[in-house]
Amino acid sequence: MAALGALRSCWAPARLLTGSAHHSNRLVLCQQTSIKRHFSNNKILVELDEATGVAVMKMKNPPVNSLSLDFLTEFSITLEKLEMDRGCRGLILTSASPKIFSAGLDIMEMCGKSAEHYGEFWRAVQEMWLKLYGSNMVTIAAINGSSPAGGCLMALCCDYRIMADNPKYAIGLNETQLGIVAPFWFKDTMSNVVGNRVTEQALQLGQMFPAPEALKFGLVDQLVPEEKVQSTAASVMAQWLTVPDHARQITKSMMRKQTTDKLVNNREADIKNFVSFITRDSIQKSLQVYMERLRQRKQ
Ligand SMILES: CCCCCC/C=C\CC(=O)SCCNC(=O)CCNC(=O)[C@H](O)C(C)(C)COP(=O)(O)OP(=O)(O)OC[C@H]1O[C@@H](n2cnc3c(N)ncnc32)[C@H](O)[C@@H]1OP(=O)(O)O
Repeated sequence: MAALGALRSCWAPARLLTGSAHHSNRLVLCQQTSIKRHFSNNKILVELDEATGVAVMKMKNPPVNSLSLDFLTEFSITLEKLEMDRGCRGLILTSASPKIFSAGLDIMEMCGKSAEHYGEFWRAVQEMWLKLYGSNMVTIAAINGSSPAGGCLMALCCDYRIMADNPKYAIGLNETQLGIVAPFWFKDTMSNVVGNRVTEQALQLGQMFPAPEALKFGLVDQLVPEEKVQSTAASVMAQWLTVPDHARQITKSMMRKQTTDKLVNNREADIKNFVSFITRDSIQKSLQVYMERLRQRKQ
């Protein structure tokens, strides 16, 4: 994969906390050190707190955190790194820039490109999903902005979702609004969270749920004021991490394996299906019209 070569990541350990304490007539200096490892690349900022075993992963792909091929590649590599790190037990996924969690798949990656490119792009989307949905870590989405389509999928892959309590922010699988169809594994991921009936209706309508509605339908687990999203994620994480890892991980795998196996056993067919769908003239036209509408709305 050419995009793999483009990855620039670095490890930079840093001591962040130092404190001192006074005890009666003598001064006791106690160095309360908490090591935070930062490993960031172009598009993803990660801070791993070695004391808690929690990594905060901030998506940073301006202007709207769209999931381009480069972004997806960097995302999967970063996730793999954290997964293999024995010191990392939990992951909080959020956006570096509030207002938009992620705008979903980068529409430009699906317009006017070669069949080979579409195949490579779709494999990267699959890889992101397999890694995040199949993660052994506790995963919490701290949704600090809107999250359509692929952005919603990412949040749905997590074990728990906390969203900023702002009705201007919306989340949902809106694919039909673009004239495209969410594949079976998007559908299954949503259905596993909110059930078949809600998924059936929401997917057909391409519904985007404002935050209060998202809570009502169980698409997110909790709404909190915008400035509390990160701290709430940290305290929910601390609760989840009180459960022994092996028991929680086996349970998670038991709940999700059937869903992930369906894609693992059909990856090539799913790519073929995507390529033949996205290369249709009518679908290309729909995507162009949608992008045009986005631009006009802006004006
Ligand atoms: C058989 C299989 C079929 C395929 C299945 C495909 C599955 C998943 C599909 C997806 O994930 S498709 C993506 C769906 N995403 C959307 O519909 C989101 C569209 N964007 C918005 O609603 C808004 O942009 C926003 C995210 C709410 C942000 O609004 P805001 O007003 O803050 O910013 P804008 O001015 O609208 O946008 C800024 C800039 O970004 C461009 N842009 C927005 N979204 C995307 C995107 N998903 N991909 C690429 N580019 C995007 C937008 O056009 C603007 O560009 P410029 O005009 O500044 O050049």
